[in-house]
Amino acid sequence: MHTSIATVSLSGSLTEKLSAAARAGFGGVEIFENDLLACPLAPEEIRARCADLGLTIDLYQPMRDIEAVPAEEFARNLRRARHKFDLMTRLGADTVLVCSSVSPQAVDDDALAAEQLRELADAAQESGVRVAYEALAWGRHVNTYEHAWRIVEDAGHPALGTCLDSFHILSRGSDPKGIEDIPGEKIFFLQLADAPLLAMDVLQWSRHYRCFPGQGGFDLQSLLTHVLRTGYAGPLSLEVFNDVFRQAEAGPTAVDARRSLLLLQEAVGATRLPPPVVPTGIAFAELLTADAEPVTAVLAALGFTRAARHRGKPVDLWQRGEARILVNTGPAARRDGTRLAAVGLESAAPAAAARRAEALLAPVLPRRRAPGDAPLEAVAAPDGTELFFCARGRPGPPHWRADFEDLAAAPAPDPTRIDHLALTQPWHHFDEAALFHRSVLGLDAQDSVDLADPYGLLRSRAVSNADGSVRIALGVGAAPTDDTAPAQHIALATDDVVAAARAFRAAGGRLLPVPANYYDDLAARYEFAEGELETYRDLGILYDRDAGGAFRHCYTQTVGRLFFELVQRDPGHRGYGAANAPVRLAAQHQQR
Ligand SMILES: O=C(O)c1ccc(O)c(O)c1
Ligand SMILES: [Mg+2]
Repeated sequence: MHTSIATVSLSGSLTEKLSAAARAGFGGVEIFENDLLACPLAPEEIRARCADLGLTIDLYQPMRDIEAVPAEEFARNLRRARHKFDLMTRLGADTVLVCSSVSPQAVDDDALAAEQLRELADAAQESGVRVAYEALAWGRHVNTYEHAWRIVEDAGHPALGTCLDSFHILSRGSDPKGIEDIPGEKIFFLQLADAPLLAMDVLQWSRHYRCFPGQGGFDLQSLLTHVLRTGYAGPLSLEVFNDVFRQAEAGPTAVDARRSLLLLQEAVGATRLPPPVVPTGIAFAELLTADAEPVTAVLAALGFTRAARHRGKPVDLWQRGEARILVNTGPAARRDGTRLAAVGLESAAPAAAARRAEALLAPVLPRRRAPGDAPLEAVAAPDGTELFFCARGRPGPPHWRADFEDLAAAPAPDPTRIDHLALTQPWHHFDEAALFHRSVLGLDAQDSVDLADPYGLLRSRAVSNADGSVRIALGVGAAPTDDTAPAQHIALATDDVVAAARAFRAAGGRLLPVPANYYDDLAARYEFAEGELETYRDLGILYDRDAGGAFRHCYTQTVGRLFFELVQRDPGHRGYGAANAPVRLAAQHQQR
């Protein structure tokens, strides 16, 4: 299926947009007039550039306020249009988009609209181009796809068809089933965009908040299914007006865009991808640090022991129970402070997991392994975190463990394991990260939550597998700055957070202190056993509860960009302590 993207969806100059679209694997583009006007290249040169990049120009857009206007106004519009048809001939673009009029001059007269569009189509046909008429959701008289189609049908001109845009259809709550009443060959173009479900003016919503399919709340799968049932065989094109994408780098945005389209194609059965292999556990978390001492001191206080050392690399395995943390002081560590750089995901079929990731455009990483090392399939997540797919090692140790030489006797049985990892996303890749983890890894995403930070707002969205053995909290500062960006953390699950916190403190660890006001509020909200709250207050343990039970948690000091959390989760609890996050974030700011 031919896929396309509107240049308005990407940042940069026209040539940068074209390169990004081609590199991401799109077959064509919709050229936005403003991008062309600002481009130093002649239309013939743009055409040649597209041809070199393997891109077709599938649409030129938009023409506005053409139809249902007084005769002398229409004569001027037609003159303007003929200019554009000539331009399109030079560009090699054969379809032009005409938006339904928003002009105060436009009259509510379908017969006039049809007649003038017919005349426009005549002129287009003379230049060898066709006209696709699109209902804007805020069009003055024509603002539904059914209405635009009625006018096109009445006009009855072979060079006039309709353009369907999922945003305009779904934002107004129109039923997309009626699309099946339109003959496929009269749908000249299909634009796809998702959007978060917001209660706001539809024009502002459209111009600022559109997003790629799968990243919002619209049912694009059903809409596309209706469109394909008509026999539509034209491009699937993304037209996404979005304030974040306007600022983000075009290359990654184009990849995100194409991944979303591949997933939509998969969902409607238009393409087959290797199926997801849902990870069954966290094999390890890997820290990169130039100076291991501060972080290993915290690990030691948390009861981890240095259990093994990699045979060929400066990587130590620290372990407690089923929680395994690799501390890597290799050359890659020099650039930043201590950070969580890689995650080992236990997989029933590592090669198949990597094949799906690759099919969904995740960069496949070189294995960086010495001869004899266990093969590890690895890909990069959008935030650069390396994801290793590790064969399950039950019974017996996991395969990757064979690359490590034991330094200590096997650790004593202990219920400690990794409850969740919290990864910081670059501010402009948050929606991409959620879609990536859902689609590439087959994890389920919870709703995103906004958390108040004293100096900003933090957005967080958790993804997890069905039994909760893999949980990742994706977080981002809402503003394009690093100042309020959350640090990363590793949350360790324990049976008894009070005992774990006490042991940590007795071993010299520092816990994050929590204000007394928080505990006064807790006392008002919940009933506790005698002395329980005092214990929590003493240790800085936070408390939350949902229908599935309680969640008790506390935090260590921060090392570099990293801190640890101790978590006691009742089996049915699905949360991550979101209600406590503002208090925790404020306390962390206080500590700095
Ligand atoms: O917001 C607009 O003006 C606009 C322009 C062209 C489109 O295809 C569209 O969906 C919206
Ligand atoms: Mg559109």
